[in-house]
Amino acid sequence: MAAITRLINRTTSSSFSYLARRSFTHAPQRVDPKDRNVQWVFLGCPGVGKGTYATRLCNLLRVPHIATGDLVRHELSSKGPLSQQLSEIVNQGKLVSDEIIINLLKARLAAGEAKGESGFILDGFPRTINQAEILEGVTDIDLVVNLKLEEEILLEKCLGRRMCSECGGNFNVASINMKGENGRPGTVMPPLLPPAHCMSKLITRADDTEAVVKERLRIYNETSKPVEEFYRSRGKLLEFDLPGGIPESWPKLLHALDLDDYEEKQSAAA
Ligand SMILES: Nc1ncnc2c1ncn2[C@@H]1O[C@H](COP(=O)(O)OP(=O)(O)O)[C@@H](O)[C@H]1O
Repeated sequence: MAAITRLINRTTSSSFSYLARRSFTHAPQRVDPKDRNVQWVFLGCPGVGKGTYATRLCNLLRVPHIATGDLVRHELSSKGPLSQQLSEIVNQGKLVSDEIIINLLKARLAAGEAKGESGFILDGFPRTINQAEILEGVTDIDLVVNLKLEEEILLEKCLGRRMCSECGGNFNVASINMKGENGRPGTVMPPLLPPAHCMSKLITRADDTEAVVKERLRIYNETSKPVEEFYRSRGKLLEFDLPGGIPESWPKLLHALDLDDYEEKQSAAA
C-alpha cells in the first residue's frame, strides 16, 4: 500500500513537473552565460536577510530581484481570485502550492522578458525539490548563495522586521548582541532603522508573529533544506555564514563572490 502511495505521489509530482516545464513557455532561454547576465538563487531561512543582500547585489549587477514572497504578497493585496486562499496559507506559515508559485513566477519572467530583462537573482525560490527540478528543466542556474545565521537570531530578526506602508522600504528594529560560546564568535547586528519620515508609517507583516515564524522555520528545515543539498551535489552552492550586520557582512559577501573590485569600478563608471 505504502509503495503504491509512493508511486502515485511520485507520478503526480513528476507529471506536474513535466506539465509545469512545458507550460513554462516564457522561461529564460538557455543562453551561454557569457552572453547574458547572472542567473543566481538566494537560499536561506526566513529572516536571514535574503531580500536585503539580494536587492543590493541586484543593484550592483543590474539584474532584476525576483522574490516569490513579494509576488505572493502582491497577489494577496490585489484581492484577485487567489487572494483569500493565499492569505490563509501564508498567515499559517505554510508553503503555497508549487503550481501557484510556478504560475506567479512564469508571469513575472514573461513580463521581464517583454521589457528586455536579462539575468536575475531569485529570492525564496526554489523552496522544494520539485521547484528546483522544474527550474533546472527550464534554465541554467550559475550560482546558489546559502545565507546562514543562528536560529535564535532568525526569530528575533523576523519579529523586528518592519516595512514602510508608503515607500515600501524594509527595516529592522531588532538589536542583536549574541555572546560567543564554545569557540563560536559572538554576533552583533545593529538595528536598521527607517528615516524619520517613514517612522509613523511602519507596518509588520501578518506572518511575522512568533508562532508563524517558528512554523516557517520548521517548514524550512523539513522541506527547503533538502534544496541546499540539491545544489551542493551539483557543485553550485556557496555557503555564507553572516558575520554580523550589513556594514560587516556586505564587503565579506562581495569578497566571497569575487566581486570586491566590482563595486568600486561600478561607482567610478557611474
Ligand atoms: N517558492 C515558494 N514556494 C511556496 N511558497 C512560497 C514560495 N515563496 C514564497 N512563498 C510563500 O510566501 C510566504 C512569504 O515568503 P517570503 O517573503 O520569501 O518569506 P520568508 O521571510 O519566510 O523568507 C512564504 O511563507 C510562503 O507562504
